[in-house]
Amino acid sequence: MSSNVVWHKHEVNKVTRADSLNQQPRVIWLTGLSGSGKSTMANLLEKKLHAQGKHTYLLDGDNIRHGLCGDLGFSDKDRVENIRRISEVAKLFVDAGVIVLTAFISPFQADRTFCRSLLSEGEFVEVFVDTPLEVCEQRDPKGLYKKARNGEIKHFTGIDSAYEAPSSPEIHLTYREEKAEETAERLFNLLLEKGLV
Ligand SMILES: Nc1ncnc2c1ncn2[C@@H]1O[C@H](COP(=O)(O)OS(=O)(=O)O)[C@@H](OP(=O)(O)O)[C@H]1O
Ligand SMILES: Nc1ncnc2c1ncn2[C@@H]1O[C@H](COP(=O)(O)OP(=O)(O)O)[C@@H](O)[C@H]1O
Repeated sequence: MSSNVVWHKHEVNKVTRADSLNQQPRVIWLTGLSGSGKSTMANLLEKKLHAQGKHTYLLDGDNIRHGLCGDLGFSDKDRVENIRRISEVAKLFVDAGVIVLTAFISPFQADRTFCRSLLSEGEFVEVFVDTPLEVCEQRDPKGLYKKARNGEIKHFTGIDSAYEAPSSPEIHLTYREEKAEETAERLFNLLLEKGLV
């Protein structure tokens, strides 16, 4: 569609912006079922990074679907488009030097790989929030699983819509029965061990 459009190279660029913010920009991409804890983890992680003086931005599924992706539903096609747009936005934030946290179900491996492909080596950090469906359904923070089981919501992830678990995420956050703050601490330490925060 975008023919006859030429890319402009600017002198103030990703490297200079990251240098002036004194940080390594990245995308910390949380993926998992609804209710797995993506938003809770992203929020607590952002607080920790913010407290360290890092420049961050959190892109969250529910919020983005009110604006940028407000025209999209939950068919496979719309989910692909949702993640494509988010990926492009995340790339712009990385270009601005920011550490981006994302909290989307992002059920398809190909779409997560697409986001990875937009970024440089090491800039895409896939975090699998691996909370079992039974736990997510028991938590049911928004009452959506109940509605999905009653047939009030169609194409609900994990019920009648697919979720492709990451095969080799940078971080595999396994489930433990513990407080959210403890899980966030575990996540932070895993990122720290790998030099990703
Ligand atoms: N059918 C269906 N399936 C899954 N989720 C649904 C659905 N309908 C509404 N919701 C609510 O939308 C949130 C998921 O949006 P995402 O943008 O993360 O989804 S996706 O990545 O495009 O699959 C999801 O938020 P989280 O619970 O935070 O994951 C739900 O609150
Ligand atoms: N260890 C934990 N980690 C994350 N969330 C937890 C944990 N224990 C309980 N919860 C609760 O589970 C729910 C997870 O919901 P949310 O973060 O919105 O998930 P998602 O964004 O993946 O849909 C929240 O109500 C949160 O308080």
